[in-house]
Amino acid sequence: MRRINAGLARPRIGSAPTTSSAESGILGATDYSAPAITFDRVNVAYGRGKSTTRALIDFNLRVSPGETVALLGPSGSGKSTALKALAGFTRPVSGSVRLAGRDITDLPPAKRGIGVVVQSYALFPHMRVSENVAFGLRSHRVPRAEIGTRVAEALEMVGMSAFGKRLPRELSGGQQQRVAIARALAIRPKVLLLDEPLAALDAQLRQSMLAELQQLRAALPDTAMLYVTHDQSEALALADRIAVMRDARLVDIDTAENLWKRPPSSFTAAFLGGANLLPCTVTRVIGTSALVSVGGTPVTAHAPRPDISPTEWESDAGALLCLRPHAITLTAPTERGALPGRVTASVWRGSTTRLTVALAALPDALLEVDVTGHDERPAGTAVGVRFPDQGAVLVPAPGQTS
Ligand SMILES: Nc1ncnc2c1ncn2[C@@H]1O[C@H](COP(=O)(O)OP(=O)(O)OP(=O)(O)O)[C@@H](O)[C@H]1O
Repeated sequence: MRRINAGLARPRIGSAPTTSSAESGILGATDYSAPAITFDRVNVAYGRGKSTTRALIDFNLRVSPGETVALLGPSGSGKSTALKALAGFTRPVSGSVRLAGRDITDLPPAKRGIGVVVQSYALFPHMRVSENVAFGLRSHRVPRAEIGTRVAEALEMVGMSAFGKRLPRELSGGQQQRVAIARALAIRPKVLLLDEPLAALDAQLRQSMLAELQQLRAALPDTAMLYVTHDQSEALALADRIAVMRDARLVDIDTAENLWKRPPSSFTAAFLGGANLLPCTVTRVIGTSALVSVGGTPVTAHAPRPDISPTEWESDAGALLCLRPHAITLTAPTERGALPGRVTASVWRGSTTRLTVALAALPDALLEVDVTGHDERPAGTAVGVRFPDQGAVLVPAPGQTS
């Protein structure tokens, strides 16, 4: 997708309404003031009777035009099911899905005008690259005369113009995924769904494709994207907002920055960035400022915004303190105000060393601490632990009433 930044007459894929006959039906009832995507109390179940799996429970989500929302969650949490419900590959038991205000719950997939990219590329092996890209256009009944231009535009968007005559087996994994993206973009979708598009690629290629997806996003300022991943770094890199899913439900949704800095739940804190969750006792919470006690030592912390996590923080109640491994500092064990502890393990990771520290006051709670460089403190070394002034965040313990 290098060509995107070339600055030459960039195809305005997914931008203003076009006049193609295929799209006029879709755009006919479009309300441009409405969210690009709406899930309204969507429930999806697979199977029947005792073997029913509820894959989506009362799922609500709104995505604005031009916005990218990542659906993030562990395997089986319902992320792909949400995409399938929107794309029309699975029918909700109840609730509705809308595109730009129009209810599409009963519309066949091909009539929804949604671009879909999946992990496995799903290219037709016997068709050349340009035929693969043209396929969706034919099924959308785009006039023949327009197909060549659209295919060229889409391949240009993903930097694959020179590969139109190749067969999929003559391409690398990354190139195949670019073609799959071109095929999705060729129909000029207002909504693009990406289901783990980088999961089949090796780590290095994933990094470069991630940067290319960021460029693609910038080149499609009006296209709403729903991006399914279980990789938090992809979600942080690409999403305007992250919707965290667990057990078929949406548990938290906010900007990537807010969820990272002030996770409203222990699940999101742990899933997004592997935070330490240290048991603490609430002393008092006023607005977004908290004073807590960790093993008898007072610690100041942020509390989540009350509108996002309306938890009742009662004095002396047990809660959790969310601490990112890189934000904790180790000091001399005797330093004033520091919690005494001992290193129990140490793993050098190149630019940082991950130390595991047991606090004297809470020996069961092991803290992961990242220090810069190659730290050679052996297991058993006595240390002091300091929490950052602004970086500790109070989160409700699982089951804590909210
Ligand atoms: N076709 C199906 N028939 C029966 N159960 C299904 C089907 N598809 C998904 N499920 C079940 O629905 C639940 C949600 O699955 P889904 O694929 O949406 O999860 P996911 O979050 O996308 O997981 P992953 O990250 O592993 O792809 C899981 O329990 C899964 O086993």
